[in-house]
Amino acid sequence: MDFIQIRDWGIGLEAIAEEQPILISGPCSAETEEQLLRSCLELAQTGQVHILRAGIWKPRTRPNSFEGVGKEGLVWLQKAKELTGLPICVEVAQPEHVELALAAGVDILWIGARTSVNPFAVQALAEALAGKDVPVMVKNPINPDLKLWMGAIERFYQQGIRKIAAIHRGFSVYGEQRYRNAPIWELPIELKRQWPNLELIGDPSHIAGKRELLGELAQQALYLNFDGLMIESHCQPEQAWSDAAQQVNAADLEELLGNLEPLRAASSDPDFLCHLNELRKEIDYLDHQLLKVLARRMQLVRQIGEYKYEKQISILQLERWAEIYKDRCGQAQDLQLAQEFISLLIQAIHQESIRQQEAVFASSRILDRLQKA
Ligand SMILES: O=C(O)C(=O)C[C@]1(C(=O)O)C=C[C@@H](O)C=C1
Repeated sequence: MDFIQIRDWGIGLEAIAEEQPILISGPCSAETEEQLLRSCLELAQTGQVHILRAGIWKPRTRPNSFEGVGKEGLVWLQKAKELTGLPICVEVAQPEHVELALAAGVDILWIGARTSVNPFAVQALAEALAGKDVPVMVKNPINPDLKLWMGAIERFYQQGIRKIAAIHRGFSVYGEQRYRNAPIWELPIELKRQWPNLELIGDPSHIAGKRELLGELAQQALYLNFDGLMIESHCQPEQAWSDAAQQVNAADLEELLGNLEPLRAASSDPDFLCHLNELRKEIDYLDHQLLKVLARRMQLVRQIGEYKYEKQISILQLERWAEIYKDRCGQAQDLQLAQEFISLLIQAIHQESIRQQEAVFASSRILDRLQKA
């Protein structure tokens, strides 16, 4: 996939330094002209915001909540763009929104999580954008389905759009948890593995749900080499008409940004590279050992499987499994390995052992039948 990078979108972002994360900020919702302009001007004054955002059409969980001011807000956003000189972006959920936003000079459109979850809705939006040179940012769908996220991006790509970025806003959870949406970082990491030149924006506001947690999530996104951040901000966050708990004012945003360690993706320092290389060689060696040990373990598991089949003994041996689990978790503690990690690892190994023995049972059964026939 041949995505065009954000700095090359032709909207005045080319001068942003390579190592600097692209910062998108603005209120969750445009509420009034005064609120929007004040919020945007305060953000522009920080000199750190590259793109302004505001929700105009808000998909809300339940009816009778504030669902956005609609197209009237586009006029206010246009004013914010004129006054600050910054590009503007809005969420679109229907082809009609696309038409109105483009007519109002919106620079970037984003597709929300409740839209990217629905292939029909995404297809309709992609078709509305066919042949248009408009940048699109696609948020992950609300459920942790990487293929669905990639599918949404592909629908725009297939209509000829190349100025695409992905936004990671986390995934819905059931019940009260630390974060409003679970980050499940392995999904954006896997997205980058598959499409390395797709730029990724972190949305700590929607993951956190509370402003106190924004800093740690923004930092984590930078540790994972995200290309930018989208952070909701409001001139008076406590009085926001939507998502009041997760918005910050411009001064808090500046403080938050000041505490972040922006990191480079790589270094060309020969000493660093040489030392890193030595350590990586040792890791390669150990990983290969690890796989050889696992392969040998599975051989033994299959042998036990044959023996169990012969004696018609069940595959799952609960007592033995409980003993293994306890022993390995205890050893992990002695070795100062994280409990949670070893618990998951040993469960994955045991699950694979069961699958291997099921395969042994299935093939042994076929052999038996053939011999009897
Ligand atoms: O000990 C056995 O009976 C095995 O088949 C091996 C093994 C394992 O993976 O260690 C696999 C399945 C059983 O539930 C218990 C243990």
